[in-house]
Amino acid sequence: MEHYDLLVIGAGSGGVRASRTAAALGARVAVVEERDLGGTCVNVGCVPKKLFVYASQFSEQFSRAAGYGWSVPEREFTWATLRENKNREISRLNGIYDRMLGSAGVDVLQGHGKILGPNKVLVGETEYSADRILIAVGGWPFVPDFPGREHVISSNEVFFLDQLPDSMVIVGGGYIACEFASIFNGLGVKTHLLYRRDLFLRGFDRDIRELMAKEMQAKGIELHFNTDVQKVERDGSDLKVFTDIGSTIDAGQVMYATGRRPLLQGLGLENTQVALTDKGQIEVDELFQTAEPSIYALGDVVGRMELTPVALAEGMSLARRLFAPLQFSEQELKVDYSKIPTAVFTQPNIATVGLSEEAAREQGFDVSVFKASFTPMPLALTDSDEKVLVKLVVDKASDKVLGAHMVGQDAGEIIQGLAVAITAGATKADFDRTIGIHPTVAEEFVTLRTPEP
Ligand SMILES: Cc1cc2nc3c(=O)[nH]c(=O)nc-3n(C[C@H](O)[C@H](O)[C@H](O)COP(=O)(O)OP(=O)(O)OC[C@H]3O[C@@H](n4cnc5c(N)ncnc54)[C@H](O)[C@@H]3O)c2cc1C
Ligand SMILES: NC(=O)c1ccc[n+]([C@@H]2O[C@H](COP(=O)([O-])OP(=O)(O)OC[C@H]3O[C@@H](n4cnc5c(N)ncnc54)[C@H](O)[C@@H]3O)[C@@H](O)[C@H]2O)c1
Repeated sequence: MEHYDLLVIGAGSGGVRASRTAAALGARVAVVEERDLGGTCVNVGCVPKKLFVYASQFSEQFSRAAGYGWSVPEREFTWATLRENKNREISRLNGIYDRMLGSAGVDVLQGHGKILGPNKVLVGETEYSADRILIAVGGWPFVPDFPGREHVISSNEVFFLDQLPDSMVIVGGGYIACEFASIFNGLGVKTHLLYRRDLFLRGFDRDIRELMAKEMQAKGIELHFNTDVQKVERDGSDLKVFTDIGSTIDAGQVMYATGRRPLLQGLGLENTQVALTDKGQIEVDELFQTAEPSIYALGDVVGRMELTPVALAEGMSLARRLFAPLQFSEQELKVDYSKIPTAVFTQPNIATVGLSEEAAREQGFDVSVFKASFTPMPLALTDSDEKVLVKLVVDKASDKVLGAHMVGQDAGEIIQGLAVAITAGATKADFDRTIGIHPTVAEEFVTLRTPEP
């Protein structure tokens, strides 16, 4: 029987990073994958999503170009071209992952991994043994039960639609719902977003959520808050969505984006001591060890923050800890979850790092809030009145910047830089003594002088 130092189940963001890092540190490693290398992010997540985001931005750019003197001829969008070009790019990335793992010396075992015991995994018909097993199996879209559930799609299918629908209903109020509402609206689809509570993007700063709702509506997205689906019925080639407030919406497709759940079916956890949390995620300690000492888990399946850079950081941390703990400082070995920057690739983008104003106050900070909302310069010669929002939340006692928030084009690109400063403990005085780059939108972050009354 083939034996490994580390056998990883799942070649997604976390599994690939853990495998490559462990192999580079001298371990004998195999990674098991039943679908495509790169996992959710590469195949049905971040990467194809961002390509769709780029595609969807052109419609606004075409109409804004007129104010700058360009006349743009009649525009036509062909979904099949986007879909096929995206598929080609993803296949190229799958190939890169394959070669990268091969050159790192990691064995790729294609097939479903089932754990048979604390040190044994079955892949297809073959058993493997390992000193340690890492579960990095990620998650799967969760769609609640309701009459007509069989008619709706999730983020798994949305990337491969045969045809672009004329109209779309998207259910949910998180990252995926908001991003795909912007994507489809930008591609010319009549888009409705249904969210069961009063305002979407829970957990983000309230100012961001409110501005985003306004901007989405201004772009023509129909927002239905405090609304849930009662049933969905097929009506010829269309679908009819019946809501709990008595309205009916016709749509070519209905997409659910109501969260994701760990992908644990057929994994063989019953053959181990591995325990689950009350949310159904794998329970791990600070070092990603499960209740079965030889088995570790990380990434979406433990659900600390379902983001690719978090899975990458966890994978690297675990491999270093297991195979070369003495080569790294404690800071290099530990994942710091306190200031994780994140972006929502809506139109305009949202990006944020650190605490929202509400979270800072809830945690007992006495805060000063600095913010500005304005029409950015690129829109000066257009008829758009889209607004940018920049906001800093500052601890009055220490002057430390607790959170930076933005709505606006390329917000993710801008906040990534600020995240370095905030991680390093920058104060408002540090922001104030930083010279701006003019004329940019980003310079507003260093010219905010007057706190909110
Ligand atoms: C639509 C969408 C958009 C997203 N956009 C972003 C974004 O812009 N930025 C961001 O940071 N994050 C984004 N995410 C989240 C990001 O994709 C995940 O956080 C990340 O992929 C988690 O990595 P992981 O390694 O935990 O799991 P995954 O990437 O899901 O990898 C798990 C792998 O394990 C395999 N597997 C599962 N069970 C078995 C088994 N028993 N045997 C063999 N193989 C198995 C799966 O096939 C999969 O390849 C997005 C997610 C979605 C769905
Ligand atoms: N840009 C990014 O970084 C990015 C993009 C996409 C996804 N992601 C990651 O993937 C994860 C999954 O995305 P998501 O948007 O599916 O999840 P989410 O947790 O962000 O949002 C789920 C939404 O569905 C709603 N919901 C849950 N159950 C429901 C029900 N039964 N009926 C109606 N509504 C319900 C919730 O209230 C919430 O608004 C995200 O949490 C995020 O971590 C990140």
